[in-house]
Amino acid sequence: MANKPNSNSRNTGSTRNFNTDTTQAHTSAGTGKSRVHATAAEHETAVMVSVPPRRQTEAQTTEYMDELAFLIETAGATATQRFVQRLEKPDIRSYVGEGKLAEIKAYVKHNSTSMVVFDDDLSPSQLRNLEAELKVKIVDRSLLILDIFALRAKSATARTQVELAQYQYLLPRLTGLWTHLDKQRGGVGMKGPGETEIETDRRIVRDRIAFLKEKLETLDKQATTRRKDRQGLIRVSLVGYTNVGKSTLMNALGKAEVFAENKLFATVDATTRKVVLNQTPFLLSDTVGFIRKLPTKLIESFKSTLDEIREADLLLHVVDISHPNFEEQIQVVNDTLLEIGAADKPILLVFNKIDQYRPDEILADDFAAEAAEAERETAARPPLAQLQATYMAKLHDPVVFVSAQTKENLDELRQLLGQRVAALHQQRYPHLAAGEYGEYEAE
Ligand SMILES: Nc1nc2c(ncn2[C@@H]2O[C@H](COP(=O)(O)OP(=O)(O)OP(=O)(O)O)[C@@H](O)[C@H]2O)c(=O)[nH]1
Ligand SMILES: [Mg+2]
Repeated sequence: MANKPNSNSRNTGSTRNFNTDTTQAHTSAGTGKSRVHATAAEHETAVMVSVPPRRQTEAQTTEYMDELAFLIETAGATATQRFVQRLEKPDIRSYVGEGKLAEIKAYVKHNSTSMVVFDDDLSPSQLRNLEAELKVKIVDRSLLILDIFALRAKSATARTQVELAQYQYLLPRLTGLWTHLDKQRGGVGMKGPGETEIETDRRIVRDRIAFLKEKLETLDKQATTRRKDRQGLIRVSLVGYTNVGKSTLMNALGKAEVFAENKLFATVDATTRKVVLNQTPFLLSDTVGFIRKLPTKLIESFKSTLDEIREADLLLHVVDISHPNFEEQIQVVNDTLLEIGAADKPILLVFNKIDQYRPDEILADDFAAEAAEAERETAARPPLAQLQATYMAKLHDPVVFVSAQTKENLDELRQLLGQRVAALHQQRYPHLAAGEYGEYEAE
């Protein structure tokens, strides 16, 4: 790939603008534009840095770095190099140790890299130190995810939610950057005005946060009223890790045309459609995907989108079975559901992308049949039938294996979902006969 001439100063400048100059911050956060993307006038390159915890395996580290590279790509840049350092814990000052930092610095300089992306959140002081040392844009995991959300958010609610999260991210980072600039300016005589500026900035950002919270409350009230109008219908929400195929499944099940693509966080806005299965109409909602280390501030500001999940009668937990880390992804989703207060919902587990699943090849001949059987049981990627049996035994519930793309087994899913919905409907609305279902217009 073609590396552009070093534009470090410009990039550093734009980072400072975002973090320190509130006018710029307003336009950057306020318009819901992606910062990585917005500054990517020329194609941007990124190096990735990770300090994995001790218990993390090599394979996991590679997997997480692949995911980070995918996030960077989704934000509009290209990941060119990976730096991994095994430490007891990340360095409090600069996240990585001195030696590694020098290595990164040399690489960034020689390869005209536009930014350094960290697979963790950085403290305001780490951010400041790294920026001073590496002299390129420093992006941490929260900022990267916020950027992607900003690119994707379409509805007024989603845009307001992202903007709120962006300002909440910005607020604690104002001080550090100003202090850093003060030092650069020489300090003497600058301290007073510097501090006043920080205070002014803080006040502007706090005011903006308060305004956005109020705006969200109003939007929230309108959404609650809209949801009340849907009474009389069972509500089903698609949940799952990002990029597992929720939107594709929504399109396949309903008649909806929902934006789906092979990028992370294709969906940031919640969409609801009316679907009829087993002669029972119900509401099916597509929602934002989850990811490991999802920034807490983002979860908080996405309250109204997540209400869709919290208020659902049934969750369709979609899993990408072709992903090497699908089991961990299931865990991340379950943990996130717990965090948002939706862990007690009935769940139907749907394994998607079976067209892409390749079980480990275990050849059995007559003599080794037993050994082959044993090996199959411990295989990382066992045959689908065995996976299904394992999960059904574990959950005491049916699980479905489908391909939303090739439509394989979708009828089985329709049948199972139809039964669950009809049963839930009976339970919730025993007196509501057919024809009396609440009318609901798709949003
Ligand atoms: N091979 C295969 N690809 C699929 C299947 N279902 C979805 N995909 C692809 O997977 C990618 C992600 O699909 P989406 O439907 O956007 O996934 P999502 O879960 O809505 O993703 P986010 O909105 O980003 O959280 C797209 O490129 C789809 O075409 C499937 O059954 N098989
Ligand atoms: Mg989607």
